[in-house]
Amino acid sequence: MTAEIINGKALADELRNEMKVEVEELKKQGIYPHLTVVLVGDNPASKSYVNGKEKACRETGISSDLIELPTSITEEELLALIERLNQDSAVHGILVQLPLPTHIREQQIIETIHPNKDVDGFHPISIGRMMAGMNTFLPCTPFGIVTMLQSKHIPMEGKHAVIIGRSNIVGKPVGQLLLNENATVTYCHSRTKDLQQFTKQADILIVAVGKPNAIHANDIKEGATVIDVGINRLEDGSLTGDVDFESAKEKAAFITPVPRGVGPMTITMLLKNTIKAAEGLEKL
Ligand SMILES: Nc1nc(=O)c2c([nH]1)NC[C@@H]1CN(c3ccc(C(=O)N[C@@H](CCC(=O)O)C(=O)O)cc3)C=[N+]21
Repeated sequence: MTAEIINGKALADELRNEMKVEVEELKKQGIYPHLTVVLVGDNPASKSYVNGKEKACRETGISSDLIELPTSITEEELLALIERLNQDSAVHGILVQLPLPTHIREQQIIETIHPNKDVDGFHPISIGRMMAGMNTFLPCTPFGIVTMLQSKHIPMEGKHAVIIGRSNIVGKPVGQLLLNENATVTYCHSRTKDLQQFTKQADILIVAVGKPNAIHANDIKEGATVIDVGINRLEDGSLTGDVDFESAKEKAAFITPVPRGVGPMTITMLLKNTIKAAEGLEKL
């Protein structure tokens, strides 16, 4: 079998065009969706992601501003900034780019962002609402993955979804969203024994390991859907995922590429959450 490639970039463009119309409608009602992005330090990868987010906002008619802070900023100063943004009614969404310098406690920062402005969906209140299947801001990468599956009408109900990776931003929440869609979910991670025994059972395999070529064709079931969440920068500057795409695409039914797979969908869901934040909590 040769897999159908799920083009995340094309789906992202389509969804952004729809959102553009929604944003225009909101503006007619006097609501101007606004995202504030906070970037601490000068990590080149973070800078490039943040640029991507700002560009996507512009294209959709969402206004955004970037607050760049030196690595030397204290946790106290960053918390004070977030509290100011929480109070600012012109700011609908707040995104603090991760990772933060090690002297700042990430969890403190995440918990200080008001849940009504938590467009990343990382606040414990957002996570709790997600677990309870309530209306909330969903974390962007998991939300983007489920949206990709739905766009191709790939069934989740009763299917075995195997997640490799258990981070708070991808692995854990994507498993939860798939569970909410009635999948049977297995979490695998660095301490899992005989990983292949699990991956070969997967109808839907989500790979969020952070290592190139972690998964090959011989790890997957014929006809599976393979979602590659990896973003690995190679020495030549090119991007690659966690899956050996060339071999896996001969065995899977659906597969996502890197680049132009999950990444553009992550940003698109951030836009969606920002619009939701601007529309206001009464709908939450
Ligand atoms: N608070 C916070 N929220 C995040 O959502 C967040 C974060 N911190 N820290 C870092 C990760 C990473 N992330 C990506 C988003 C889009 C692409 C993306 O669009 N990638 C393009 C390629 C872009 C390129 O060429 O560099 C693609 O895969 O086609 C990648 C990575 C969001 N993150």
